[in-house]
Amino acid sequence: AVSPPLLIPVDIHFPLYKSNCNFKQLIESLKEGFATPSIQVPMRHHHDYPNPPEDKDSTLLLMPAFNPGVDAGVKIVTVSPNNGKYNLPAIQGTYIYLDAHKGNIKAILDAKSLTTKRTASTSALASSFLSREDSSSLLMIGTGALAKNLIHAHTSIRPITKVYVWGRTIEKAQAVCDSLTNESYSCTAITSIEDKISKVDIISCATLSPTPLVFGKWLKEGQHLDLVGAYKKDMREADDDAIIKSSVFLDTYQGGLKESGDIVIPLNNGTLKVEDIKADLFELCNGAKKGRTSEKEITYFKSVGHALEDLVAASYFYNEFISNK
Ligand SMILES: NC(=O)C1=CN([C@@H]2O[C@H](COP(=O)(O)OP(=O)(O)OC[C@H]3O[C@@H](n4cnc5c(N)ncnc54)[C@H](O)[C@@H]3O)[C@@H](O)[C@H]2O)C=CC1
Ligand SMILES: O=C(O)C1=NCCCC1
Repeated sequence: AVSPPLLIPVDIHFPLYKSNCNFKQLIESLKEGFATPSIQVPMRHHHDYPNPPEDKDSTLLLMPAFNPGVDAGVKIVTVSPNNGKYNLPAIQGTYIYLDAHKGNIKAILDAKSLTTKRTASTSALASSFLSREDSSSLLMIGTGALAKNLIHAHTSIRPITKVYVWGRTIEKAQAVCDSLTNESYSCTAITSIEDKISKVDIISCATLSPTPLVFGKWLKEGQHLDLVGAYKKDMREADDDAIIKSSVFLDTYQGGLKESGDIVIPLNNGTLKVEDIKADLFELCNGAKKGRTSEKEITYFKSVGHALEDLVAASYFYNEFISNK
C-alpha cells in the first residue's frame, strides 16, 4: 500500500510577510484574480456582536473563496474597534489555505498581515485604473496597521515624491513616517487634513472613524480618493458632497452596496443611485468598464474587502514561502 504523503500545513506569520511582499507582484496577481471567472466567492458572513467590556460592538467576518481544482480558503477575522487602547490592531484573525482537489490544508496564515497586504494592494490596483498616471503626492489619513502598507502599495504604482500622514496624534503620524526609511519620497506628519487635502493627487483614508474626515468641499479636480475604513452601514469616512463631486467605484458590488455607510447612506438618502456607480474591480480588471476618463474627474473608490483578495494573496505568500524555503 502506498502511504499518503505527510501533509503538514505551513505556518505563515508576520516575519515571512515582511520579507516576502513585493507589492507590484501582489497587485498584478490581484488583477489576474479579479479577471479569473472560475474563482467563486459566496457572500461573506458579517456579524456585529456586543462586546460587554467595551462600549462598542465588535464584528466577526467569515470569508470563504474557492477556485475549483486549484485552491480554496477561508478567513476568520474580528474587528475590535477599541483595540487601540490595548496597543493592538483592530483586526485579528486567521486564514486557512486549502488544496481544492484533495482538501488538505496547505497553510495557516496570520490574517492580520494577510489583510493589510491584500487590502493595500487592492487599493493600489484600483488606483492604477483611477488615479492620474502622473500622481506625485499622497495624503494618508490614519496611522494604524494599514497606513504604512497603503503608502508602500500606492507609491509602488505611481511616481509619488511626497507623502503626508495625518493621525489623531502627531506622534503616531510621525511614527509612520519614521518607519519609512530609504524611500524615494519624503514623508511629513501633518496636524490638519484641511490644510493639505486640496493640494495632493491621491487621498487614502483607513480609519475607524464613524463620521466623515474627508469633505467634498475640499476636493479638487483630478484627485483620487481611496476609502478603506467604514466597514459598517453606520460608519463613513467621506460626506455626501464627496459623492456628488465624484465618479464612484467599488471593490465589489457584492459587499460594497451593502456593508459601508460611505455607499449605503448616500444610496438611502438619494445622493447616489446604484446606476450612477461606474464599475467594480471585476469590471475594471476584465476590461468590461473603464476607470478614469478625464484628467479633471474626481474618482472615489470604496473598498470593504473581498475573499477573492485573501485567496489570491494566500496563494501569493504560500508560493513565495515555498520557493524561498
Ligand atoms: N476595506 C478593507 O478591505 C479593509 C478595511 N479595514 C478597515 O480599515 C480601517 C483601518 O484598519 P487598520 O489600519 O488595520 O486598523 P488599526 O486598528 O490598526 O488602526 C485604526 C486607525 O484608525 C484611527 N482611528 C480610530 N478612530 C478614529 C476616529 N474617530 N477618527 C480618526 N481616526 C480614528 C486610529 O487612530 C488608527 O490610526 C478599519 O476601519 C478597518 O476595519 C481593514 C481591513 C480591510
Ligand atoms: O478583511 C476584510 O475584508 C475586512 N473588511 C472590513 C473590516 C475588517 C476586515
